[in-house]
Amino acid sequence: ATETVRAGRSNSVSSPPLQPPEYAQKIDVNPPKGTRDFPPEEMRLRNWLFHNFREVSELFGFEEVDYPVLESEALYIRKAGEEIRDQLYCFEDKGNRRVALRPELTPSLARLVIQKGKSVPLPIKWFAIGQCWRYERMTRGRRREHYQWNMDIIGVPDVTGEAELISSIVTFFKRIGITAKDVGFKISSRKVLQEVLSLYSVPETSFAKACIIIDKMGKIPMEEIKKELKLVDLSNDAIEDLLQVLSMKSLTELEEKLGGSGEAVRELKNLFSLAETFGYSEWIQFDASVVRGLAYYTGIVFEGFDREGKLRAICGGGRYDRLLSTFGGDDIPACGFGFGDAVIIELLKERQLLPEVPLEVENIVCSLDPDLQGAAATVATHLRGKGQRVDLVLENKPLKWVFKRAARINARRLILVGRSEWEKGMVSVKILSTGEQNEVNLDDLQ
Ligand SMILES: Nc1ccc(Br)nc1
Repeated sequence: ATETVRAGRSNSVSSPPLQPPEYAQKIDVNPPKGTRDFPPEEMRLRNWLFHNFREVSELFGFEEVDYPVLESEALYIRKAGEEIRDQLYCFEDKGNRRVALRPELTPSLARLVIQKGKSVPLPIKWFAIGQCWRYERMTRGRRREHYQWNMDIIGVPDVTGEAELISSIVTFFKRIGITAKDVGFKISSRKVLQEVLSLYSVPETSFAKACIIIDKMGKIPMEEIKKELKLVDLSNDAIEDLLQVLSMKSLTELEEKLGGSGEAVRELKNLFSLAETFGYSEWIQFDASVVRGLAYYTGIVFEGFDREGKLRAICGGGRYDRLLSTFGGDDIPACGFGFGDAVIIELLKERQLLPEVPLEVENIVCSLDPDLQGAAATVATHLRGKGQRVDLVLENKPLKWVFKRAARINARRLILVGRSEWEKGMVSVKILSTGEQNEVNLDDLQ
């Protein structure tokens, strides 16, 4: 690079830093326990992930919505023993209202759908990407916030809804390089449990609780599972029968047990044949042990899992036909899923599929003379007006500094504003990859 001496340019040595006032309180510069900052590099990766969430949602004709991160605690007061309830990040606000940081997005969606009532024609197809919270004793050192992508279909009673949702997640996985060899979907239905328990006249109130207990299978000892099921009034016979059904991995086996006329088998067979028509059969399998840990699911449930078995569930969802009516709304069928922003990144790391998302600012503009700072601003504005990204050097810096910054921002072009050129309405354009340098009329600068 031609190292021209720049008029009046010096790396001015600033005065010694001011001492902080005695009252300054050194703050902890880390974010609160369990929460994350997103400095630029992490934010670019997050934006890449969310961009793919949005692209797929829009590909499927879904509309984006959002809700307050703070909701009435009442949205989440369910009595089925869910972990999400135990870890509710709730408090009383200054107006003595019981409020909570949302632990999930579905109750907010239900609230908004009811609020909108008949003004929003069915079917509703909405998606959201929102930060969700839990307050967990830091003993387990787990995160207290994550971002969840949700897609929901309201007003479609058939499993075509669930088939569409699973298709959208498969589409997302394919976009980011994940294949059916990397992940799969375990699919079942809560109607399987319902039909087994109906053989034992188990009270309706025990159903949701039993689902939450069963969801802990594999996480707590089987003896504990059985003990908790007894506590919600399941007989030993019911428990033995239930556990035997839950171990089933084939629809044929399930049909032998429940018969082919019940809703559970019929819906699952319909879903698997729809999967064929969508072209994602290789991604899915029946697995009766899938119940998911949310009390409001009433039918099909599914979860995305990594086939190496190293990671927690990647995403999960299902049908929740009663949620709106439990909030005082009409009896409207619904299904949806949640997809967190953490496990998928762990999976991409595992598979060496993390994308390079570099900072790219094509142009860096700098004046060669302190009196030409205004001219440099004019050049920057000209280029920005043409949609060009510009990093404008805002201080009197030596060229060595400018080249170093140009490399850091992956600039393609260095635009130098020098006195003699500027007097002719010209600037000097240097292509940084080749070193090629030309004088260009500002009006011709693209
Ligand atoms: N529900 C929930 C919220 C926040 C995190 Br981190 N995980 C689960």
